Amino acid sequence: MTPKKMFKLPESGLHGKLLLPGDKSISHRALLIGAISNGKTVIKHFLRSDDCLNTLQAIKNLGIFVEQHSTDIIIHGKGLYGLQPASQPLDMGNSGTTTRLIMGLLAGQPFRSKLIGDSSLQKRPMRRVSEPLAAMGAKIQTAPAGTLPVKIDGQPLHGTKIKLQIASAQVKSALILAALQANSPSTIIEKLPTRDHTERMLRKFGADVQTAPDKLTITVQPHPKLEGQTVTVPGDMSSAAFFLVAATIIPNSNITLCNVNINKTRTGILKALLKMGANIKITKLESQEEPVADIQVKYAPLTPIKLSAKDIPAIIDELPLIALLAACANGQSTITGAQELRFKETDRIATVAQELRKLGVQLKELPDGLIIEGQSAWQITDSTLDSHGDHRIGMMMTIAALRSTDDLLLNNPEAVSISYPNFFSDLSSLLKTRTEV
Ligand SMILES: O=C(O)C1=C[C@@H](OP(=O)(O)O)[C@@H](O)[C@H](O)C1
Ligand SMILES: C=C(OP(=O)(O)O)C(=O)O
Repeated sequence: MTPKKMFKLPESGLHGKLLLPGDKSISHRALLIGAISNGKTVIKHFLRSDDCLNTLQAIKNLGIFVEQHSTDIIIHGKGLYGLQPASQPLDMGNSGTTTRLIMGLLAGQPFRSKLIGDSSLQKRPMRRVSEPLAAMGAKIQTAPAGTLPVKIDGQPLHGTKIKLQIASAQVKSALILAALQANSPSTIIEKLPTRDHTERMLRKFGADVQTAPDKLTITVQPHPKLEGQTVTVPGDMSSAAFFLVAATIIPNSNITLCNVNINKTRTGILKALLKMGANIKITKLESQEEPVADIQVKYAPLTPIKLSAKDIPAIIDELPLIALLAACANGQSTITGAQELRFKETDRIATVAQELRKLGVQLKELPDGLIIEGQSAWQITDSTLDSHGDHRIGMMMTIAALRSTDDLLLNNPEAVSISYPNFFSDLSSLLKTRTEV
């Protein structure tokens, strides 16, 4: 695709209301859990992004009948043991979540599966899932580097008590999905609390999954009778974050983001923005399986921030945006304990540093984070920006470019469709709606 011309500094800011697309993590889980439940699951406000469509195709290839009606999906689930072997390798595309959750799900199924993925996914570590699953009796073979392709030889699994070595919702979820198929209860102890959408959704579908008051210890009873449900997917905080940041750093802005998931395991970005002095008003709407709210945000000057390991899981996908916010603040910010960023679609510590430097931002790479110098104005050194095929880098740089009056280009803009196919048109709508406010 040809490079995309970036929007320039909007003199009158961003204005208007936006209904965010469905949450990516929750859309994946609704598909997978629907597939192993009995009967019909209706998924409303499903996120039709490339990553979620990979999960959708995977469950179809595993023998599940799926109906698609615009943003709603209907899954005809076949129960915990109703999946059938796929006739070809399952293509995970670019999606780490699909891969790792499916590894847990297929580890206990009585057939063989092979998982493949694109060039970015092929570099991402999979032993973090295959090794703890092996402790439950799983037989999973990765490539020698611990990556895709992955071969799963489904086995009867046994319950486990396991302490996770990294804070990862994907690893935790893979173990929970495997634990449903084990011969005895399992206990999974997290390093730090991570997003808990799998636990919440499984409870809704009828599983006995308990989270202890320490928020770290999860017990899973095997062989639940899962019943199909209607799931309304809330707006994605990780997508809302681009506009929260845009309105905060562009003078005169005043926008409202509607129906956003404010699950505490995902709101690190709101916490960080508030700490930095952002002008944010949250109107809580409802709290069912997942809490949702409308969020109003206006421009505000920013102070620097320090984030360390304990802060990271609730803000993991928004850290590129934190680097951008920090670059607009009045002093030095630091992010540490974020080495996991090096294992995402790109090495996000390296790509954030490389791309923000093109805009004149001064920052230093650490093995596990970044030190960022805030400046009131930047001196552009390279007008051709690049997503590196990483959706979150492409979107973050599009927001960063709004601070500039120069002609800037973005290479590989199509990467945004991995999580947010309508990103550019949604942003454009907030740049046009001055008179509607
Ligand atoms: O479970 C999930 O849906 C996700 C968990 C996180 O990954 P890790 O579990 O690798 O931290 C996050 O970065 C990813 O975008 C989605
Ligand atoms: C890391 C991400 O997703 P995944 O791990 O599913 O590829 C992301 O969406 O930023």
